Amino acid sequence: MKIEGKHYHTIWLKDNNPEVIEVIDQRLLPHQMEVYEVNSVDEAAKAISDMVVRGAPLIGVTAAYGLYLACLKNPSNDHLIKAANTLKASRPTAVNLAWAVDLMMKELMDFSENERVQKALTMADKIKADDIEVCRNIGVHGLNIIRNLYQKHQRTINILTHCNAGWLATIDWGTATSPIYQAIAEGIPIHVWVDETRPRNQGANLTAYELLQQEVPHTLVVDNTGGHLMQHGMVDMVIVGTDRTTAQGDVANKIGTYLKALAAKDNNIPFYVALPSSTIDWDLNDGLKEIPIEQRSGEEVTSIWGWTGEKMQKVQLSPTGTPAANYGFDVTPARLVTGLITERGICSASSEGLLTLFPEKAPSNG
Ligand SMILES: CSC[C@H]1O[C@H](OP(=O)(O)O)[C@H](O)[C@@H]1O
Repeated sequence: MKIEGKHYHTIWLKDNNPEVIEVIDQRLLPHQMEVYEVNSVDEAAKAISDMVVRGAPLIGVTAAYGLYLACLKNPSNDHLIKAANTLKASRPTAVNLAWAVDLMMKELMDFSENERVQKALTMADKIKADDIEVCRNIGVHGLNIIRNLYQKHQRTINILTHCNAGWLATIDWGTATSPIYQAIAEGIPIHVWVDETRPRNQGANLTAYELLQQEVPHTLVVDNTGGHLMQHGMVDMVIVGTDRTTAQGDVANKIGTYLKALAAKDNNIPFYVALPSSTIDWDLNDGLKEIPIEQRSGEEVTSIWGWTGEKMQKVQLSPTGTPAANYGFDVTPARLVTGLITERGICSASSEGLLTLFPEKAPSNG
């Protein structure tokens, strides 16, 4: 998508130096647009854990290029296994990370060491390119929901979203934002309520920035506003992303998503989750019991980063010594999810729904 009129992806090979990966440093957006260089697999893992890059699909693609950098340094089995483990340990909840690493490792092990660099780069490039097409298709399918709402209401459609499941969380298009961008392109009037999304404020910093750049009408709200908006008929649908969705349709997403789903249910408002199939964990069923929830530093809760007008600065919010808990994600049970919007279409948040779209994932009878 565009930043100041110039088209970007979120990750790319450095010009004239294919041994360096470049990403947008999302910790500085929207106030500074800075390119961050990744020169090794350890730097890729740190960029993920420090949230230089974030968002399940982008985390997966970054890990894929991280494995490519590992091959450049040392393509041996031992080194790649160590590199894979380093990448997978960087953040626990987004399944795209393990999905990308495991996919590549499975193939790389079948190649000789001197073939692995090129094979790894080809695979990373394909995972990146596939993500763009997958997210575009999520938008194509999700657009039908918005069209139907517009035909029903014949007025601006109000959509609430949580955190950033935009193009900055992917390579392009986004997941939750792809239907929005495509509806805007079709001329459907849309307004987006943007949850600020404490404590890292991905909504205030990233989603608001994206929508401003793409000229999508929106209003930033504090996280606890959504229920009020829904009670007063100001939300027509909720659409969010996910970091890991189970084979039964339980959805892990940024902390606070579950509360929005409860409010949507109570107000009979459709609650959709947009996701690429790479975010489905087919090995898990019970999300509440099985999805690992990242716990980050309490300092992200007790302080906040902001722009002084000249530089980013951290400001302390709570008294020194106040303990803080910082759960990064929560799990929305499938029963609260109206539907899953995938690259293959829309289905119910259930194993039946998912297997209708992905029949190849049905357990083998053998
Ligand atoms: C399309 S995945 C976006 C997903 O990732 C975000 O988490 P984080 O910013 O911590 O990586 C959030 O849960 C979004 O919904």
